[in-house]
Amino acid sequence: MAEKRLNIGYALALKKQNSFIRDSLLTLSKSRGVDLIRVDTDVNLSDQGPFDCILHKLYGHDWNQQLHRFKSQNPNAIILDAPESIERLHNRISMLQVVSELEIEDTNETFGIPKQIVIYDKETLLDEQAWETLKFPVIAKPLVADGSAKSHKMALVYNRDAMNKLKPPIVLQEFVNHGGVIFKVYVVGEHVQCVKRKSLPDVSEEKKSVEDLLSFSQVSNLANDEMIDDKYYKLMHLDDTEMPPQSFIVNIARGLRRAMKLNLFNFDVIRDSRYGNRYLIIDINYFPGYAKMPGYEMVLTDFFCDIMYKKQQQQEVTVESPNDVKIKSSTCCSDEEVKEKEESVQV
Ligand SMILES: Nc1ncnc2c1ncn2[C@@H]1O[C@H](COP(=O)(O)OP(=O)(O)OP(=O)(O)O)[C@@H](O)[C@H]1O
Ligand SMILES: O=P(O)(O)O[C@H]1[C@H](OP(=O)(O)O)[C@@H](OP(=O)(O)O)[C@@H](O)[C@@H](O)[C@@H]1OP(=O)(O)O
Ligand SMILES: [Mg+2]
Ligand SMILES: [Mg+2]
Repeated sequence: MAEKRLNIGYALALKKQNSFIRDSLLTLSKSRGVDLIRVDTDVNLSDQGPFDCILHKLYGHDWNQQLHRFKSQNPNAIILDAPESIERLHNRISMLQVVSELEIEDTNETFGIPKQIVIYDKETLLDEQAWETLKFPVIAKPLVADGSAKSHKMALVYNRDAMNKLKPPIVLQEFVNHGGVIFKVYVVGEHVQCVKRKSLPDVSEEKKSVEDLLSFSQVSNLANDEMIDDKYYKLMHLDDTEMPPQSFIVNIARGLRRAMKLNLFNFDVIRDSRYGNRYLIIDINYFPGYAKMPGYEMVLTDFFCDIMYKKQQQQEVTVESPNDVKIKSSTCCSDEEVKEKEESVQV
């Protein structure tokens, strides 16, 4: 009998393709029965393949329609992830709403989001009453997070005098001092991995009265020689910063994953310096830069293998008993392993 393999079609922007599709990933996946095949975005998706699974990060109505057509023609194919689930991450308000809905039991740590409001037009921006409940400094973020360079352009606004320089629609979010280190939590199915990155430095009372506005973009991705305040980062030791408790982070990650119905995302967390055990989620990104996650090839390959397992189970169920949706246990796995595999891909 021919060896069972999994064909994954990937549809990614060139930049993403260059960072994510490395030979090391292709080779490892191939050795475990998974073939990663580029989707030609100039050709209709339905005319390509066959694909068992589509991995994608593209924007727009046309692409979403192609995915829907493909899914209706290939009902057993797995789309990672559904465009309707990704959609909420394209708006910085709906993105964080889901955090407020999470209920996680943890006795020592608490979590939430910074106080924020949305400003749609210049008129409201100039109306002080609209934002009088916010404390300065605030960060002004473009409302839309659509992957464009523009959607990452932010401004740290030290006081009210600089407000008229902003361009709505924006989200105004209170800046919270957090010791200049941000935690990025990468999620790949059930896998959760937290890493430290540099962030904006804390803002002193003095700075609030002297400075006006600081524009920046993707500060956690800056190379070492591009640091905003070199002296600050020399003083700040990333290595000395304590990680948040792993179980706490995993609980949030799993809660978010279920609530959002997404398998592939990361979220940014800061620790509020005023409390020490209070964490704030400030950003959630679909299909982030996984290549920056140590050991990403293994993590992604394991996830692809779980998809393959899930698809094999689907087929066995269909053949043996089309009306019985219960996944039968396999001889190669314990009951616990079966449960883990079932939960690792959410579709
Ligand atoms: N409320 C906040 N308090 C303190 N620092 C913040 C806050 N919001 C954002 N930052 C800082 O600004 C950076 C950029 O903000 P944010 O993560 O929302 O932007 P982004 O462009 O969506 O980032 P990414 O590249 O992760 O998609 C954060 O990494 C962090 O350093
Ligand atoms: O640039 P990288 O590949 O590393 O990934 C970044 C990714 O850019 P890309 O998807 O265009 O590649 C960004 O996506 P968009 O918001 O722009 O859609 C966003 O998710 C960042 O948070 C990622 O960096 P990370 O959070 O992992 O550090
Ligand atoms: Mg971010
Ligand atoms: Mg983001």
